[in-house]
Amino acid sequence: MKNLLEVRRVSKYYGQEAAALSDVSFSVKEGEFVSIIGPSGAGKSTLLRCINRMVDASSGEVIYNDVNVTKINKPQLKNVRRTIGMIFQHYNLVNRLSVIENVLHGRLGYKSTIAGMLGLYTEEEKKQAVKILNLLGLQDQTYKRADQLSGGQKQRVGIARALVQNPKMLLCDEPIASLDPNASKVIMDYLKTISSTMGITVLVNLHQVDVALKYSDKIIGVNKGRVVYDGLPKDLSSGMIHTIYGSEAGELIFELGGKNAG
Ligand SMILES: Nc1ncnc2c1ncn2[C@@H]1O[C@H](COP(=O)(O)OP(=O)(O)OP(=O)(O)O)[C@@H](O)[C@H]1O
Repeated sequence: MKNLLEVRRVSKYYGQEAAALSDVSFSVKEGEFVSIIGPSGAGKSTLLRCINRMVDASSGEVIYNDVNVTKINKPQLKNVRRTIGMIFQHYNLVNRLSVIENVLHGRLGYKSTIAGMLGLYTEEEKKQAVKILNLLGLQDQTYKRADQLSGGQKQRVGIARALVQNPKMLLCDEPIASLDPNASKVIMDYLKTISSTMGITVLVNLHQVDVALKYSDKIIGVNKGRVVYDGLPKDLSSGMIHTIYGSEAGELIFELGGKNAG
């Protein structure tokens, strides 16, 4: 499988602060499920945001689908972003709008500003939105206001909004950090199915090492803005978990038990 994404020596400085990212390099293959793990403040969000240029890297390059994202102009960036869905910890839904209207917002990257503002969607787009809502088990929620849903349902709407874009890749920034264990499992199972059955590449920031171990084809461990691990879940030793998480590691390994604990 070819690489869909290559991050090459990316660094990011916010003002005079220490680097949020230092010389970060890794690659992701088409259809791969990759988790980025690390403690709070390690730079995981910054890293995801540098990929679609919600944040501009200070140096280095991001090659996505054979395009050098760091070098392109605004219209070209709009084209690239159409094929990259983004999923957020706090869902980023418009609460006063219905579920289906929120999902259709995923089509805005394909429209002129005016058509988008007027909420002009084609029948085809509406059918596609309904189909995706059904796939995610949200058929009974379609016309409810977004603020009437549970957290887990809201995150499924977030996933549906990303899927109507027809993405090649999903960037998921702590998608389960606000959810209970049951809802978290539902969301991770959907993300896994999306990667394995639709061939969509999934890149997910996670705080929880146990979840990353269970779902990922590959894990990238980040500490203080540097990649300290890039490999298979099965090769992630407890020593490496210490390196990635520092003082938080003891607690995580205690929770893990099992094969990676030794
Ligand atoms: N907009 C910003 N302006 C200034 N500093 C920032 C900004 N965003 C992030 N940082 C800093 O960059 C570093 C990395 O933050 P980032 O949010 O990327 O980490 P993270 O691993 O995603 O953490 P968390 O899990 O807490 O979100 C932190 O020191 C943070 O304070």
